[in-house]
Amino acid sequence: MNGAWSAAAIRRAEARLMSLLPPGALMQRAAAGLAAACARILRQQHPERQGGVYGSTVIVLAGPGDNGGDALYAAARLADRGARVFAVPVMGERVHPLAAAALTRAGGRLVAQPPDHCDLLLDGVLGIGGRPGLPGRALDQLGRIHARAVVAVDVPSGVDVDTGAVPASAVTADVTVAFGARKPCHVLGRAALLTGRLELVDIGLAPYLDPHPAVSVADEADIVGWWHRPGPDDDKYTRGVVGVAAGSERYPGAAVLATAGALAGPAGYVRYAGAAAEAVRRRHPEVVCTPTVKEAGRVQAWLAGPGFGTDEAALAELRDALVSPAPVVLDADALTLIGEYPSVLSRREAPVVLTPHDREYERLYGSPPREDRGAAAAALAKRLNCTVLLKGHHTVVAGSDGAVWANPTGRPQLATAGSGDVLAGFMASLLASGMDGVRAAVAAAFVHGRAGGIAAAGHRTVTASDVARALPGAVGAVLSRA
Ligand SMILES: NC(=O)C1=CN([C@@H]2O[C@H](COP(=O)(O)OP(=O)(O)OC[C@H]3O[C@@H](n4cnc5c(N)ncnc54)[C@H](OP(=O)(O)O)[C@@H]3O)[C@@H](O)[C@H]2O)[C@@H](O)CC1
Ligand SMILES: [K+]
Repeated sequence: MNGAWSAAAIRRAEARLMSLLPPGALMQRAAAGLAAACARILRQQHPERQGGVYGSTVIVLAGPGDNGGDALYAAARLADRGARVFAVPVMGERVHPLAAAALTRAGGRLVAQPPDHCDLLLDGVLGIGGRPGLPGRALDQLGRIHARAVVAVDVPSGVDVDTGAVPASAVTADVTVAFGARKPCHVLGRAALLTGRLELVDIGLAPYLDPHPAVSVADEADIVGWWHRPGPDDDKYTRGVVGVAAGSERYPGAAVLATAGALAGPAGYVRYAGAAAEAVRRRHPEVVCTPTVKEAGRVQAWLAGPGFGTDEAALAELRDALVSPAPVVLDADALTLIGEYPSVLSRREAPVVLTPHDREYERLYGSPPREDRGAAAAALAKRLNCTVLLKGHHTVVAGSDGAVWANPTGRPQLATAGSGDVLAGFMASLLASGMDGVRAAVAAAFVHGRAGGIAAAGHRTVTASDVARALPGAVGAVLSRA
């Protein structure tokens, strides 16, 4: 399913579905999917052996609720296939009684102190009924067990399921096997990092979910649907003209990278306005350069800000870009200027997209983003009546109407100098082609993330120039996927 649903929405869907099924059927679907995922992971650990489940050591941390139940039933299936299973109740003696009995019947053992090494640790401590933080006994076991792989059941225990905040102790998973649908913690904030690789198990919940998720997540088909493909009657002007006001004599690199981003997008024509024209022309002869925004002529979208400074001249350029009736992406130095002179945005009616990282967010909002990053982005978007792309290892986009999107393609390698310039230029090109602010931000983050993945193939160190070079390939890959 595209999107992530809150715990309450999952429970509503579960109640509708459960009323149609025999008791326990849903938990068996979940356990079967979980056991199959665990078997795959164990097999990957021993590609030389046939199987991988037989003879492996599995430890279950079992909490008091149905999440523990899923873990114990799945572990029983692994025990049936010859795994040595040890289950540790982490909340006194409270464990799912039927699931614990099934495990014992299959030869698994309930113990207080399991071995200190295992092939697979199953985190069945807390699921969507959990409050943030781990019970002490779970924390102690996590501190002493060396596991070759940690698999979280439904969610990494300890996280705030609905916001992705991690205010206290939580599990760090290699893989999270989630049931029915994503939850916000899988895609937002620090919890998304603790999720590791996400595997979704279909338990038949989708038809019963509310049509609107709490957090939307784009996929290739969305991007393809939003993308303006040139038709036979299009020319370079109808495809959109994008203006880039970036860079300076001191920082020509920002101009080169931002124009590279703009050239990779769907717009037909890129104009550059600023003091780094020589460097831009040398790298991108197809870009038409002028010294100032005023002299650039008409564009369908502007990018203003990367590397253009925060002095009087930069402020004047920013004002000129904002006078234009075209949509505008404001990045980097433009965000600092907006923080200092918020009034320059006040009479603005055409769409504006802001692309802050955390420090820039603080300059704009007055306090750093809350750990609930979806809500943080939405609050700034509402206050400034803009679209906000809040950068992070999991980038979030919020519209001024409160809609929140999480980007599924991010990666830590993209946190490299200049990578944001490429992203901002690409986004401006999407806006110039006619995409609305939220879609342009969502699509830009998605494709930029893919470009980062291509550039980082083989665990290479990635520079912003690598990302820019990979961008056209990432566009092609995304557009040909759906
Ligand atoms: N929905 C679906 O479609 C399906 C759901 N399924 C599964 O059910 C899971 C949800 O199960 P659940 O409702 O029993 O909640 P779960 O999280 O296991 O435990 C809650 C218990 O923990 C306790 N507790 C809470 N926080 C705590 C803390 N910080 N520290 C210590 N204790 C804490 C709390 O006790 P309390 O303190 O409130 O008395 C309560 O007893 C779901 O994630 C999925 O795995 C599948 O089987 C089938 C399809
Ligand atoms: K869990």
